[in-house]
Amino acid sequence: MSKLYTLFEGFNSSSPARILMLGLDAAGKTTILYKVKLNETVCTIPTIGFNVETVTPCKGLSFTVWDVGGQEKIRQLWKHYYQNTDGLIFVVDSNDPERIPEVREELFKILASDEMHAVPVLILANKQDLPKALPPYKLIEEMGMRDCKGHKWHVQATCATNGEGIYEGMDALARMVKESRKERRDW
Ligand SMILES: Nc1nc2c(ncn2[C@@H]2O[C@H](COP(=O)(O)OP(=O)(O)OP(=O)(O)O)[C@@H](O)[C@H]2O)c(=O)[nH]1
Ligand SMILES: [Mg+2]
Repeated sequence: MSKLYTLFEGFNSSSPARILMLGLDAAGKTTILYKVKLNETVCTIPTIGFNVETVTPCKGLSFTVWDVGGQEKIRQLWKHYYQNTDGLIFVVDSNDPERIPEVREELFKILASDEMHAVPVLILANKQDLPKALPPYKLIEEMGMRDCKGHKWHVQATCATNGEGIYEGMDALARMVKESRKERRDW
C-alpha cells in the first residue's frame, strides 16, 4: 500500500498532471472520461470542441483530462491543446481494423510535434468487448509501435462501457509521467 502512495505522490489535487486525450472520432474518449469521473456509462454525442474534467481514478491520484473531439474536420484543432501536456492518452477503436493506418498516421503526427517531445503515451485498445477487436499485441504490430522512438508508451486493453482496463491504464500512465518528470529533473 505504501508503494502505491509513493507512486501517486506528486499528482495531488493541488498539482494535477495535465493529460490530453485524443483519438479518431467514435474511439470512446468521452465514454472513458465520464467512466473515470462519474463511474457511469454516459450516453455520448460526437464531441465538437472539448470536455475537460479533473478526475481522481484512485485516492491520491488526480489528473486534469482534456478530451478533444476526433472528427476529421476538427483534428486540426488538436495542436492547440499540446502545450504543457504531461501525458497523452490515445484511444483506439480496436474493432475497426480498416482505420488502423489512419490511427497510426494521426498518432505519429502528434508525437512528431515539438511540444509533444518525450511526452509519454498510453494507448487504450478500446472496445475489446466487440467481436473483431484486435488484442493489444496485434495493435502494437499493426500500428508499428516499435518505430515509436523517444516516447515511453504502453498499450492497454479496455472496454469503456464496463470500465475494464481503465484503472490499469491510468496506473501505467501515472508511472510513465512520474518517470519522465524524474528524468527531466535529473538532467
Ligand atoms: N461496445 C463498445 N462501445 C463503446 C466502447 N467505448 C465507447 N463505445 C461507444 O462508441 C461510441 C462513441 O463513443 P464516444 O465516447 O462518444 O467517442 P469519442 O472518441 O468521444 O468520439 P468523438 O467525440 O467524436 O471524437 C458510443 O456509442 C459509445 O457508447 C466500448 O468499449 N465498447
Ligand atoms: Mg467525444
